[in-house]
Amino acid sequence: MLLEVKDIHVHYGKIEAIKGISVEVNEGEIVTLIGANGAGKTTTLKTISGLRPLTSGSVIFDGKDISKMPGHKRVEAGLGQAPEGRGIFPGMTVHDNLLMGAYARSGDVSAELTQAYELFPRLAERRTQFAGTMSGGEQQMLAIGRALMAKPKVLLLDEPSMGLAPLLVKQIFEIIEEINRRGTTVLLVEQNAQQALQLAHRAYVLETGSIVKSADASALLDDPAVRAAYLGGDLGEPSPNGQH
Ligand SMILES: Nc1ncnc2c1ncn2[C@@H]1O[C@H](COP(=O)(O)OP(=O)(O)OP(=O)(O)O)[C@@H](O)[C@H]1O
Repeated sequence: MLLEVKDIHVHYGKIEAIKGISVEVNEGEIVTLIGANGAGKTTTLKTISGLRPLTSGSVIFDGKDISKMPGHKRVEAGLGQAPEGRGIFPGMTVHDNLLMGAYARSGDVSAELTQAYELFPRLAERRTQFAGTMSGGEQQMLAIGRALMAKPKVLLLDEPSMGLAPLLVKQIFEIIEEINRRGTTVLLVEQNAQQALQLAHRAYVLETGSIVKSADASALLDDPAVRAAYLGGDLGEPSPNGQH
């Protein structure tokens, strides 16, 4: 197993936001955490990436307990992060933003740059543009491209579909699938449960800081309770055979 979150509890002051969550991510998988606003998806991801301390439990990555490791060390260890709200550097060009993503690496990064521009041709067209002047979708692409510059073993994605038009969401999800096909394991936090479940291999459903369900993503797509709560009730067709 590449990433294992074991019974983590996380507090904001006295409020327990995460009440004993365990998540497993195997090499090569796309795993998604879905759930309503405030369920604790972002907090779980931030705890994995080192942006929130845990009260108890542990995070094991690549065989090592990283629960107390600072965030930047986790990036160096291979946990790539594209945070919610993008987190790009608005006053820097697209190209420089991508280079910043490789800050922890020494040596030649031209192969990663080529890959980022190949995955996101839009970024290649805009390489000299200031990142802050780009559209939301382009900034999301840049955040993912920048995370890939560090050659992560696992890519942590926090709501990549947030605020994007449906066509752009589709594009971003296709690129995430391609990134996974090229060998990167993905842990995806999403409110867009339908799209996330179609993309992922396995999924966990969060409610008020706990996991209430975990299963193959295709099984959850067909689960009446999940459909009623997260997929807008009856969406007509059940999932096609094999989501990939
Ligand atoms: N900085 C904070 N201070 C206090 N409470 C917080 C803070 N951030 C999150 N919380 C609380 O922790 C709980 C989990 O929030 P979290 O953002 O992880 O949920 P989420 O599932 O990612 O929701 P969203 O989709 O809205 O981001 C919520 O009850 C939220 O109000």
